[in-house]
Amino acid sequence: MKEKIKELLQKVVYPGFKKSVVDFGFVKDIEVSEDGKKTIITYQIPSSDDEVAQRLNDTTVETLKEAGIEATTQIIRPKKPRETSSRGVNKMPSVKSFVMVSSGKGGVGKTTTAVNLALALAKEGKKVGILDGDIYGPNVARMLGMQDRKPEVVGNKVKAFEVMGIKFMSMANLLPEGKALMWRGAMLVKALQQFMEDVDWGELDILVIDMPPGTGDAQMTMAQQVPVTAGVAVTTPQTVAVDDAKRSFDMFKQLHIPIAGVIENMSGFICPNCGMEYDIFGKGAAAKLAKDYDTKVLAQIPIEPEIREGGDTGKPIVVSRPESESAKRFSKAAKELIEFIDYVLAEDLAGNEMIQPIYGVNGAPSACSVNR
Ligand SMILES: Nc1ncnc2c1ncn2[C@@H]1O[C@H](COP(=O)(O)OP(=O)(O)OP(=O)(O)O)[C@@H](O)[C@H]1O
Repeated sequence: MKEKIKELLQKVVYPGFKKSVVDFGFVKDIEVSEDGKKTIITYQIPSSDDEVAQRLNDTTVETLKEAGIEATTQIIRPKKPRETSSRGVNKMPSVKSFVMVSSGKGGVGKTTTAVNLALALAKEGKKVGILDGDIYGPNVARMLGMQDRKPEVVGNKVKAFEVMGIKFMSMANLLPEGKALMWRGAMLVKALQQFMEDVDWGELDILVIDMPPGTGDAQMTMAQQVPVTAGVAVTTPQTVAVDDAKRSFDMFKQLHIPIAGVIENMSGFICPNCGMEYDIFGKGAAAKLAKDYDTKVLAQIPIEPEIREGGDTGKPIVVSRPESESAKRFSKAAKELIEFIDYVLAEDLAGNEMIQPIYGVNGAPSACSVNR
């Protein structure tokens, strides 16, 4: 059957040339279903042009359709050349990678996830920081048991705190309680810029950024100031929350942030007495969402009373109960996230040159040139 398909592919001329894909040696693999009615053809071509790939796919599908075979193609291509000579702005050059944790709405466990993920990344041997970018509800400090600490100023910089092996800074430590709540637009932008420029974070492998819920000024500002390496959306299994998570993914796309995946929080309940896992809100909606956006579910974190207790008492579960099911799942998510970050950095996929503000970043910019 493979031979027959190869013969048919002799008719598929490589776009813009006169020779067939077979004669060029571009056919790398042919997989055929048992009944011989479906095939997956893998090509490796020397062009990064989307149009060439599209035309090659269309001709292949058409040619095989005439022979009664349903074809899909996988086309391996070289990386696209950079569209500009610069990869944009990085206000934090001592940080190697940035993970933006977002949720479409509040209360889904975004901060809990960001904190435990940061700690799990540190356990993998990475130098990690967590920036509490949730200006309106800065909860990271409380979850790390650091809400009463006053920052130390060294030279003209505020030193990031160190706790449980990670660095961190929060607006909660810089301002009297409730002060930031009225902030909007320009002040919010300024505050986030200061977080980046006036805090001494030292050298970091990964900075986890806990964003305010929703998709607004803060996310935009952040993405314009540093080339975000990975976007992680947090959701709960209910359909409504998943719909909100879609907004996070759409925002990552608009901001040209590579999407690492989704974490489904409050996914099932683990009974503290018997250890059984119960499905309360339903499960699996995040899996569909991940599929739609061609990404993955990094973890399904159950409801565990100890997660809430840990959050309230400043002892996140990854540190307080590393043997718990949730801690193990955070740890697996951290490993996958590290793999994703390595891939994005190796392929040079992170950059914010496409989303720089039109009127410079130091005034009160809200205009943005999102080039698609
Ligand atoms: N898997 C879980 N099991 C039990 N409790 C959880 C879990 N995830 C989060 N919580 C609890 O739910 C509450 C809300 O979590 P968290 O503050 O992380 O949400 P959030 O999405 O960051 O909220 P906001 O957007 O309002 O800041 C907290 O009390 C937290 O301890």
